[in-house]
Amino acid sequence: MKILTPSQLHKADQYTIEHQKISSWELMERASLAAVEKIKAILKAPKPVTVLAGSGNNGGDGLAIAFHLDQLGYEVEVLVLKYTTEYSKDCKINFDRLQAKTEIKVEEFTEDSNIESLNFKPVIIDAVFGIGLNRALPEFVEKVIKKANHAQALRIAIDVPSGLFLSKLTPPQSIVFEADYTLTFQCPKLNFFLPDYGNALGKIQVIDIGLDKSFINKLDSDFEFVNKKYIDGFYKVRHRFSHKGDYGHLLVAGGQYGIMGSVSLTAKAALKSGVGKVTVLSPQCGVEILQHSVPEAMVIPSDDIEQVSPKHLNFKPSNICIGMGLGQSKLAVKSLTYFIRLSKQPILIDADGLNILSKNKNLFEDLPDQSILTPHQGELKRLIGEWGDQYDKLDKMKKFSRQYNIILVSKDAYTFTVYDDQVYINSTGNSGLATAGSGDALAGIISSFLCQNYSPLESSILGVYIHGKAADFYTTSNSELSLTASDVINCLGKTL
Ligand SMILES: NC(=O)C1=CN([C@@H]2O[C@H](COP(=O)(O)OP(=O)(O)OC[C@H]3O[C@@H](n4cnc5c(N)ncnc54)[C@H](OP(=O)(O)O)[C@@H]3O)[C@@H](O)[C@H]2O)[C@@H](O)CC1
Ligand SMILES: Nc1ncnc2c1ncn2[C@@H]1O[C@H](COP(=O)(O)OP(=O)(O)O)[C@@H](O)[C@H]1O
Ligand SMILES: [K+]
Repeated sequence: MKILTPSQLHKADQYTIEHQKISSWELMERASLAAVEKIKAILKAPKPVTVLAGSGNNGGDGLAIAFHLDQLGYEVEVLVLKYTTEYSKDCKINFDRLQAKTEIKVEEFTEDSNIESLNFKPVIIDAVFGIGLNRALPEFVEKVIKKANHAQALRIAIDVPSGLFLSKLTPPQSIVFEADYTLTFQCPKLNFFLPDYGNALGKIQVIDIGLDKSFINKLDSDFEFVNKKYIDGFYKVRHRFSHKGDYGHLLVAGGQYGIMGSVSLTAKAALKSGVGKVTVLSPQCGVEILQHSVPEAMVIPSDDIEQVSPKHLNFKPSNICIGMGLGQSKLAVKSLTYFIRLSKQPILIDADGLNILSKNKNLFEDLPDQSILTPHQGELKRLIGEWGDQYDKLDKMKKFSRQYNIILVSKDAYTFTVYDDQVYINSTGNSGLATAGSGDALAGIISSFLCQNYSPLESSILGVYIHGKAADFYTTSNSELSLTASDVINCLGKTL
């Protein structure tokens, strides 16, 4: 799903209104009715609701939602934060309808109103600002939102949590409505996925309001939100008459004394995602551990007891996955250099492999095109250097990917896969993944797809999606707190 900017969304609104021959009010009504359906599903039964509405079109949505909830028997009160002297045209229509056709108590607030005694119902719907916010919130709006954030209530934002900027970064220390749910129209917005205010969004639900698809398809966007539909576009099924040789042979190189769990997780995750064969190049001390923990994998001992060392292979791996538990000793540098030079196919480098790369930029010259690097945010910083703000980081990642022709999988709460100026934002996963070893599992999953003839970009996008989805699968019946990397691996079967 393409991620569009506010100005593209405004254009898509206009185009849709003209070509579907509907009024802007009818489009607003369509959006609001769809939002009401989501609210009903979230609340399960009618509960008292406070609607905070602005005086623009986001406010218009809020007033329409208030109207329809009232018709459904919800107890509704409306607070209009009138930050402009006039209502927008459609907002005014909905304001008048509310006055004419319902008993709802509507209070108007302006700069001069006393908001100290404000109280909220157990559900607060925020429709103060949407994609139109372009400067700091008026002071009285800030105060109301701050109060709403402190209220004992379930908070639902319509389109965008008020206070969150979209055309630029939200200034630090801004007040933003802290939503439990954000019901956003047509597509998610880029700033939802940046860490600065990411916690303010709660669960994001995208509402298709039927904006013209052909128009949207023609719009340029550097950002894709990777959902199931996107994955279905390239996911492969296995043929009945196939054998393990058709699904590749992965070499995993890594681990050292005391850190053998890393490669063990990588190898297991690769096998559970369908790779034909896995061989692990291990320090001698890890051979028995691996043979016990992953009996399906073959193991080759290094010449060194405690670390991986360069080794002549008597087979040709389809792809190599290297770096987890590798360490950064002289021998580790030698091993990474050896395997990068040996590899003619894209290689996946993770963890210590990335730290070695950061300090030995000459190694990039030998990296096969479209190799995959999977840094977490600390490793990313070492690779691309410190960034200013999040937009600067995006620019730096794109530049880095272009400079070395590599795929950068920037791991975070929302993982961004960057290649060729395009950014693929993953939609799956949860905070349970913030646990040791989950990155090792991810490296195995991506490498496995690479061996199964997905392109390096597809392997990265698919691997990240499946890894997150497996974690989501686990947390449908377990707490995020108890998720381990092994749980992710155990859930791969059902997820796939
Ligand atoms: N047909 C459609 O288009 C549909 C639209 N839909 C809904 O409309 C929402 C977008 O509506 P919107 O464009 O009116 O923007 P909104 O966020 O309500 O702001 C209103 C105005 O406030 C102003 N302003 C900005 N910052 C300010 C500030 N700090 N302090 C004071 N004023 C400030 C700024 O105007 P300006 O002053 O810059 O001229 C801005 O235009 C969208 O999110 C969705 O909910 C859906 O119903 C689907 C159909
Ligand atoms: N809060 C979070 N929400 C979703 N995914 C997360 C979160 N925190 C971490 N992750 C994911 O967990 C993985 C952690 O990787 P990494 O830090 O390399 O772990 P390790 O080195 O312990 O294996 C990444 O895929 C990252 O995107
Ligand atoms: K809003």
